[in-house]
Amino acid sequence: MYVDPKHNEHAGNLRWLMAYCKPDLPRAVGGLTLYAVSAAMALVTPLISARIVDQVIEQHQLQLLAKLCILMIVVTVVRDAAYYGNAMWMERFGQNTVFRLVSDEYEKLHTLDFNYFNHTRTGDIMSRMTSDTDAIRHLLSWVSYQAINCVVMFVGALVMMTSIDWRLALALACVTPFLFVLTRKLSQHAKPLFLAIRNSLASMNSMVEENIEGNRVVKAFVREDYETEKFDERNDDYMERNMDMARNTRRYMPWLDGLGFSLQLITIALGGFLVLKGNMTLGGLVAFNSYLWMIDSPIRQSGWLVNDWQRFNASCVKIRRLLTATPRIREPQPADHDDASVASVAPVASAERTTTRMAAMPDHIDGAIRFEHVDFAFPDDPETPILTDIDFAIPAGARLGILGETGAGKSTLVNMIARFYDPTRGRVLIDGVDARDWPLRTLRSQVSVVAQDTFLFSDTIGGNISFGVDGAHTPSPEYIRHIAFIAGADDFIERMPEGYDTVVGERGVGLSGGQKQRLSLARAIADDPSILIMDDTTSAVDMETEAKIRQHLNELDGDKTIVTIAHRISSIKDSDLILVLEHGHIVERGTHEELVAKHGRYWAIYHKQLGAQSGQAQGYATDDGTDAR
Ligand SMILES: Nc1ncnc2c1ncn2[C@@H]1O[C@H](COP(=O)(O)OP(=O)(O)OP(=O)(O)O)[C@@H](O)[C@H]1O
Repeated sequence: MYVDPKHNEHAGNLRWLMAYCKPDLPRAVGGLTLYAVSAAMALVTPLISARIVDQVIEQHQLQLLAKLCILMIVVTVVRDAAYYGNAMWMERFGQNTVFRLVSDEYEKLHTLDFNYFNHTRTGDIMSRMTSDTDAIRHLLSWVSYQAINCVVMFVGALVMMTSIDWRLALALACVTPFLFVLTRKLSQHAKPLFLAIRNSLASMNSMVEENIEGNRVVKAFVREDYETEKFDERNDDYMERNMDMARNTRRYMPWLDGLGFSLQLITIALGGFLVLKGNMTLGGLVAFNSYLWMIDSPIRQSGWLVNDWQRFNASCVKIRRLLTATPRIREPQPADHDDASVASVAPVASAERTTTRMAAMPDHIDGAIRFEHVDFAFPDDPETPILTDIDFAIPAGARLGILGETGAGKSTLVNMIARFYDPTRGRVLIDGVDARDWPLRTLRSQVSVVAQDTFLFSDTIGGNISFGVDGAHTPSPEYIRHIAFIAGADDFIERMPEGYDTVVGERGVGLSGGQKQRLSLARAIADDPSILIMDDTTSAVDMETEAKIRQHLNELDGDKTIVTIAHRISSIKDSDLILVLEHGHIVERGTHEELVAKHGRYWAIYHKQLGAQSGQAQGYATDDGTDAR
């Protein structure tokens, strides 16, 4: 991270952002210096015009004309050069700052856990990464320049005007209090409106994102019209929020424009009067009029700048919320839990214990798993237990099978092994050590989960398989082929026109469900994990291929612990321990033979499957315990 998210946590948005701007502050100072040059040149120009009118036109000093014109050209060239130099530097300043910010946002996203993603819409996250950061870039690169320009030009022009004629300047200055009142009111009303626009955009983005991802479902159910109608509602809401903003702007902008006009009126009326009375030169009035234009533009712009400022604030709120979100699953922390039960550690202060233990943690996990009276409930619904009193142990290298009805809690249970969730009560021990004490990187690099919903990246098949392999060791094509063979994927990959170099689309578009599952399995075993978790991984694979995969996995070096969740008994019947889950409770446990002999729930499922599939014809295991295929 470029900036610690806790840094300036309670400071205002601008101060918080300064930490991101810091490395480029010299550039910003350079930009401001160039701006000062450009502003000074702009303020000098009307004085030259005044001399041309008074000395060349009024007093007929023609010899001065060429000199004054050359001076005017030089001043204009310097002003423009400084202006564009400033614009480039400020743009670079804004871009670099936003680069650091987006980079931190992205890094932060990777530290957030399942819980965060369960509750945050993708469109919302996308808005934070794109339009919100752009609002910040816009403020740094453009609004900051314009705001400074407005203030400098306003004050500078007033000072110059005072030096030309203080009475006329005083008359104009009387208008400024109204200006402050108006911009303040505009700002107050704009703030909530920008937040509403921001939320509406996020909601619309989420809907688009969902529809792109779920376009097959929409088409399959012929719900295009319904979805379009739903989208139109959100689009309408977005339009309305923007119209609210426009209405707010419209309420104040005419007044701000009117103020600008009143300045012109005062200048022409009072200035003309002073010239006629001989209290002011005509050149003075011309210069005064030029300064008036300098004042007019900041007044009219102030309303838009206030809008940009509030848009910036709304975006900062969202980005800061993301950057300070606290994941529940964190690296081992001293105060996270009571770890008195880790017997091997001397009874020293908790923080020291954790540090000592982390340093002493081995890099390798053997794969022994123990659940000690584990309960689990999702944080958003703590009253509904998902798992209750889960208690079992398997040694490293063993095979664990989990069977149970839909929604029984099987996926939740295995998600605790890789610490995607932590138990609400009890402990999950890996090699005898609480999973919360393992460094997350060590744990997750050696526990591979093949999740139920397969996700493949837009990459080649080879690239997808080697995704999880430690970056330092690029796997050889032979290794990737071998892994694909174990996962039963080699034959269909070889048949593809470009084999392992075939690019698969987002989410593996272009592959069948079973093919995607096999690629996900290959990706999981390519990293040679100590614990392999297969969550219904072969549900879409035909039984013959599934049997081959099981045989290949059994032939792997025997020290891998394999956890298999399945609905088919044939997928888990060779396990050393089978757990039958019902409503979050283990209701039966044992080997296939023990469970069949029990004549309980497992036996009932087994017989139902045998009956439904007519035994051998469909490849289910037979009563003698052998696979029918
Ligand atoms: N993010 C979540 N928030 C709240 N409840 C959840 C969440 N995810 C799952 N659940 C609930 O937890 C229970 C267990 O879900 P889980 O996915 O572990 O079941 P499962 O046994 O793996 O089911 P299946 O065989 O259908 O995959 C279900 O009742 C489900 O509704």
